[in-house]
Amino acid sequence: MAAAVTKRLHMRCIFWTGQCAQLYGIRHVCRKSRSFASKSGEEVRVPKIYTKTGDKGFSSTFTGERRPKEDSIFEALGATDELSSAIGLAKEFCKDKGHPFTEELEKIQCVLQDVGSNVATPHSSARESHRAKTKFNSQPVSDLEGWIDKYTEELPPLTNFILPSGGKSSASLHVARAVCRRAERSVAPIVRIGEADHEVARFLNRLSDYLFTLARYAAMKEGEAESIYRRPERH
Ligand SMILES: Nc1ncnc2c1ncn2[C@@H]1O[C@H](COP(=O)(O)OP(=O)(O)OP(=O)(O)O)[C@@H](O)[C@H]1O
Repeated sequence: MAAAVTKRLHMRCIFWTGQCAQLYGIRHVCRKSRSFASKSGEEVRVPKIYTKTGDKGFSSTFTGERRPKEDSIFEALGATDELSSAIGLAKEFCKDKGHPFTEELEKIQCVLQDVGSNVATPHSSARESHRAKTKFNSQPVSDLEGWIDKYTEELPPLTNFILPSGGKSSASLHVARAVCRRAERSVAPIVRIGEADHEVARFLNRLSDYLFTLARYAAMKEGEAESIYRRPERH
């Protein structure tokens, strides 16, 4: 019984602390645990969210390297985390309108956890077992392409530059799209030097196209007008 409670708490803690990848969350959980006696007198380990090991401005990769917090890996992990958060907010607006594609957004958030795991595992210090656990395959890219094609078929062709607009669902999907492009910029140099899988870069590149298409689709479904670019008048 105690073991089951402990495990459940640990699993929860993986979500609390594993901002970038559940995989290395597990290690943190172990370091962050403390014990107390339950009503029945059994020892229960309660995980803490903080280890204080990051206080000096360094943190760990999944391969166990200690690197400064401004390292390109943590920049990319942070940008990926921001992206998932932006998608999460957009998903809530879309849910309010009853859009069925919120399931796709949730799947994408799960894939972004895998993006984080891959980025947090620099190939230069990864063992074969690390690489096997965090390999990023091409299926998520194919899924995005299928979804983009499906929505594009229903949308009127683009004849103007559009501005982020078209109601709250659409505008928040545009915010997510812009954050996605930042995540792509931060991951690109890591992939270029061979420290993360190429498929991760392809995924982020396709994801911004998906979010753009979905923003337009959401506006269309909600009957919201998209603002178009008009050249400001010169005086
Ligand atoms: N500021 C950050 N931005 C992006 N990723 C981070 C940042 N800080 C840590 N990480 C990554 O996220 C993982 C979990 O973050 P966590 O906050 O537990 O790390 P920490 O700051 O090293 O530890 P602690 O918060 O316990 O002092 C780390 O192992 C590291 O890979």
